Amino acid sequence: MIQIHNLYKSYHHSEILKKINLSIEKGEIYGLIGQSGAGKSTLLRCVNGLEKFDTGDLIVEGVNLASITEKELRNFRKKIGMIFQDFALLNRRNVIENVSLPMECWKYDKKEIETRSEALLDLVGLLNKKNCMPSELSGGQKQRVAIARALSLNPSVLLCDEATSALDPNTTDSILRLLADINKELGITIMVVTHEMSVVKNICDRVAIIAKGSIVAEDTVENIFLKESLALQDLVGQESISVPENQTVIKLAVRSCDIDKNFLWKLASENQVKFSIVSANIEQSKNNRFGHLYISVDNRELDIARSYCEANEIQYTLVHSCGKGAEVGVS
Ligand SMILES: Nc1ncnc2c1ncn2[C@@H]1O[C@H](COP(=O)(O)OP(=O)(O)OP(=O)(O)O)[C@@H](O)[C@H]1O
Repeated sequence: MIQIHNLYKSYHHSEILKKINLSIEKGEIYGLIGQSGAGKSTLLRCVNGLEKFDTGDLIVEGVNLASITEKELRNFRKKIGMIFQDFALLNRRNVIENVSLPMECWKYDKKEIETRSEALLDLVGLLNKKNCMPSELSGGQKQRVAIARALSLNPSVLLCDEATSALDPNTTDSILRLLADINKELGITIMVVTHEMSVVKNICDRVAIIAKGSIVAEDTVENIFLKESLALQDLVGQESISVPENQTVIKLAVRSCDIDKNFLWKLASENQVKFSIVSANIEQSKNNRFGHLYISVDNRELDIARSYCEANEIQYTLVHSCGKGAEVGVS
């Protein structure tokens, strides 16, 4: 559905995107994360045809943007909706007029514009605000209007550029639920650029990390956060854990299947390993529960605990104590 092969893009002889290769399935919600300036927005703008690129292929719904005429590009852009952090509503137009705007530009029939705008406002839960001005809306409501407008031309792809970054956590959740519903009900492919890891965990199926214009990691959400590649560590940093004296903390990467298998209970009951839970961080992603569990074990029982993890294919890392109590770092 979106296929990118060896895409390069530069501004003023400075390479911004380097050898980008990505393949996004139809109906997928795909996250793109990376540090500020990594090239996320530039890549998104290439996907919707707003930016030209130097070399490579970018194929969206069978259309290769590398070899498209201006007229074809205009038609192509009907297939792509886009929402932004600052909502980009026209302040002099009321809510329904904002939603209608793309259809007016494409000279839709007046009655159809009205019916469709109302249906879209109903979809985003704002039909009762159709005559309000943007200044009378909250941030979350403005983003809902922007989403309705982005859907007005019936796109197959919705691009979200930091769409929830200006919103509080509860409003963010409600917008993410709306995007997930739209994805499910309308089958629209969604590409999400964000710096919020919670957004990725909440709605994405897969995610890519971009650093200095290159894709440095790509996987399912669960694998990206459990495998903790260097690329992810560069982005989110490393946590610090204090280790009790004569103990080792084992950091366990747990997936739904492990949680369901009562693996901790078996560690204690079948292997007689005594442990304390130091910290736990289990999250509900779009498709699964996963996270990290830190347990501390006596150094004398460490080998048994390790063998148990290896026999059960539970991924782990060790945090060693270097003497008296507190210590940091994961090996
Ligand atoms: N129109 C432009 N002309 C020249 N350089 C640009 C232009 N647009 C972006 N850049 C540069 O391209 C690089 C990538 O910018 P981009 O906005 O894609 O990054 P980003 O990952 O989206 O960052 P952020 O998270 O801060 O929005 C930056 O170094 C930026 O300065």
